[in-house]
Amino acid sequence: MEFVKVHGSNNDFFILDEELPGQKISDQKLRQLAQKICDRQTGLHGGADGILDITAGHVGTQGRMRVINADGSEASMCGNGLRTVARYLAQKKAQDEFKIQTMYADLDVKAAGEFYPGVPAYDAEISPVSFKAEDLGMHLGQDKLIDQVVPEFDPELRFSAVAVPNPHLIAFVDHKTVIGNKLGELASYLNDGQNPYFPDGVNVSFVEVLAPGKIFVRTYERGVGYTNACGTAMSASSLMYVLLFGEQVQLEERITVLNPGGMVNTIVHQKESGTYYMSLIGNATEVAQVEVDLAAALAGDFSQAKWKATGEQAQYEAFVKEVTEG
Ligand SMILES: N[C@@H](CCC[C@H](N)C(=O)O)C(=O)O
Repeated sequence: MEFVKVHGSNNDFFILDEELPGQKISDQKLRQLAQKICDRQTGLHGGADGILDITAGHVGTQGRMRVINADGSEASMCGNGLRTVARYLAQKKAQDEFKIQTMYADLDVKAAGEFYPGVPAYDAEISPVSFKAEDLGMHLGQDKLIDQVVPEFDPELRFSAVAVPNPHLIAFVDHKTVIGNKLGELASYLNDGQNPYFPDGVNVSFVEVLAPGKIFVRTYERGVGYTNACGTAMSASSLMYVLLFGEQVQLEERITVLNPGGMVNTIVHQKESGTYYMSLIGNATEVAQVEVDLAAALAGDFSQAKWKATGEQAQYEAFVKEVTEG
């Protein structure tokens, strides 16, 4: 079975293209495979944050992307992953701008040049957006949560919740808090499968405003834990940044979003109908071509796996060095 190891902001995935000969896999085995291949200790080449499964898309799209988290759970969306799938399909179909089918929407993607020599970038649409509790799987006894203290979560932080369409809980915090333990402690609780507030879990992000138009986002992801970055979280955080800090940033303005794995740009848009959507623009790095035996992988045996590095990771690390050190 062939995979491409990819990442967006070092939020890394294995792309599985089921349209290639001999690559069809059952849903149950796909989820079992994710738990094995993504394991950071025993998985393939350091594991990953999930699997991006490609199948044929319906009319008007070049393919369908499913998102399987490292724990085997399925998510409705993956922003960093969508950019890498866009690059994969752009190369496969010789197209630069098209739509990809996702769980709730066909989303626009397009090539966006290079963020740095050898670091190709793609622009991915992030939508649909909803603030409704039912769309978030949120049980707080209210329909929306916008910039509000929730004593059950924390005595002083102010939280917002938005689905893009996967669920995100966001708080704007100071530097000490963004690097502290509070994020992991709260997110572990809200993803324990027992809490009454988010029974299906939620991606939790703390955001630090670095300068007008520049934010840092740290995320603890549902189904994964801490990741280097989360594209939908950075997009959702950008939306809340525009809505809550309108004196610093406006709709249609390009926002710089730093994360532990690198940097992306976002733009928040609003349709005439009033609904929002975001552009998530960032790297789509292909790290290696991979080949494993499925039965061995399902048994957690990667001793015979073939790993052919592309050489792109060195360029991505040079990009991160420039971005973080100037
Ligand atoms: N890291 C992804 C999000 C993957 C799904 C998320 N963990 C969830 O369960 O909603 C991204 O880049 O958006």
